[in-house]
Amino acid sequence: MTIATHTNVGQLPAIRIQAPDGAEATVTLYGAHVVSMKGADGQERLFLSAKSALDGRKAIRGGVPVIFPQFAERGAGMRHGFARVSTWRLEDSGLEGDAAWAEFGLALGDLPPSMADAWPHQFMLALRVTVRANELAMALTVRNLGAAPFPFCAALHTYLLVPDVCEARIEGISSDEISIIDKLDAVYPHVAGRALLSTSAGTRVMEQGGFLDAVVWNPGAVDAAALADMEKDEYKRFVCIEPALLDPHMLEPGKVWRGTYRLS
Ligand SMILES: O=P(O)(O)OC[C@H]1O[C@@H](O)[C@H](O)[C@@H](O)[C@@H]1O
Repeated sequence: MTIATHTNVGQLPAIRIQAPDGAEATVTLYGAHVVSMKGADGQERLFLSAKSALDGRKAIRGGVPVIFPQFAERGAGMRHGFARVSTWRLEDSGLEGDAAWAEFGLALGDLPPSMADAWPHQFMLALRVTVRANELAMALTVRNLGAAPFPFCAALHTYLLVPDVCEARIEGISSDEISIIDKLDAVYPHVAGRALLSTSAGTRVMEQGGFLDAVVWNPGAVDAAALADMEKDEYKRFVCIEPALLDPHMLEPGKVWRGTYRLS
């Protein structure tokens, strides 16, 4: 069986990863961005805006943007970092038991000069995306191949598809259950690592390791109206629950940091 096949999403080259049980994920090389994940039950797990740019000129609105090396505007670099707007390489793919995986890579030498000059650290990123049954797993590793330490932040900015954001309930991130009345943009430091999202469509379980923090975001009606790449009512159909490493992590030469995430 072919595990990884080449396809296109809009104008973007992409890889479709298929497990023998029918679970599949589609990942654009632009951003190593998971834009779709369907479980073996055929149900889509991720939101993707109908108005998202899919031509490599702007970050994709939906799916799982990889945030690195800066979160949002917490730094002098690009908003949410360059990883989500860079073109990654497909490194390898395969089967591990009943799970299909593909690994994507990005290093300093892959960046255009303007980006590389702005963040000239000898880094190497690997993102491994694995699907099986009703499960999506992602592992992000950051390597320092240079001679000097560098600081970074990272997140997997997951847009979870929901029938109606008003009815979503999130447990395990804060001591109180989180619900979204209107807009929510909140940071939760030092989370326990396992959270639940309940809606009328069922309960999703999210587990994270290495990512110490979590961010929950939904723009609400007013902020969504200001987003050029989102339809008027689309904000009702997702909630972002993002495993994140928000305090800059100093990575010493030769060292590796690893963050993991599992959605089931
Ligand atoms: O529009 P962007 O750059 O994709 O960011 C979306 C949102 O991402 C969230 O992670 C931030 O907490 C929000 O503040 C931000 O608005």
